[in-house]
Amino acid sequence: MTDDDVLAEFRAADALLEGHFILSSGLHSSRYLQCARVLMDPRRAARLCEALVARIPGEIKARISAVVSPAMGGVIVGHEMARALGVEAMFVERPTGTFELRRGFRLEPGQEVLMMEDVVTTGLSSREAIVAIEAAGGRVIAGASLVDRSGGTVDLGVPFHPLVRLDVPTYAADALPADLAAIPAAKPGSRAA
Ligand SMILES: O=P(O)(O)OC[C@H]1O[C@H](OP(=O)(O)OP(=O)(O)O)[C@H](O)[C@@H]1O
Ligand SMILES: O=C(O)c1cc(=O)[nH]c(=O)[nH]1
Ligand SMILES: [Mg+2]
Repeated sequence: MTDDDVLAEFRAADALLEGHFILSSGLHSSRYLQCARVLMDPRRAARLCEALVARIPGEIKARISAVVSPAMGGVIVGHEMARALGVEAMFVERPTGTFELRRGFRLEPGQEVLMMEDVVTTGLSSREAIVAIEAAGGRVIAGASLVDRSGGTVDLGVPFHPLVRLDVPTYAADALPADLAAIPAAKPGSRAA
């Protein structure tokens, strides 16, 4: 699947949004990739995750024995990745503000894990998820996501395999271009402000 094929899937799902968005990091952007819309169609979710699994090196794939994702955005895509890899899926969540493994999910000490995100912008959520997975005993050997919108600058501390890399500008709240400042801002994600 080429980058254009991936973007065509996003376009077909009406998931390439334009406007004024406040991202999880607090940064602002005129573009938002709404992966929840992409994942609404389970066949589309399967196509994208199978394409992503095909890009992960065989020696890493052979070692992965669980996929763990940060909720909410990572839950569906993590489950679909686990299906494509033939392993189990779990998620970390942050009801008190910090990611933790709940719901009876358990990792064996040293269990080798793929951390799966929907979108990576600054990588903060991914790094926080990795800390939570390792606090629960897991060992994150790679990260993956449908989209890396950092322009390829992000460092997760482990090999990172995005399905598509985009370079989408982001702005600090006090450095907004005038055209963006003129539009009311929406905050689509679930991280508390
Ligand atoms: O790389 P980052 O700068 O951390 O941004 C990307 C994160 O932001 C979004 O989640 P969000 O916190 O909005 O919550 P959600 O997953 O519940 O939608 C997205 O699902 C990633 O987890
Ligand atoms: O950084 C984010 O919060 C973010 C950006 C984006 O394009 N899509 C998304 O779901 N989250
Ligand atoms: Mg998220």
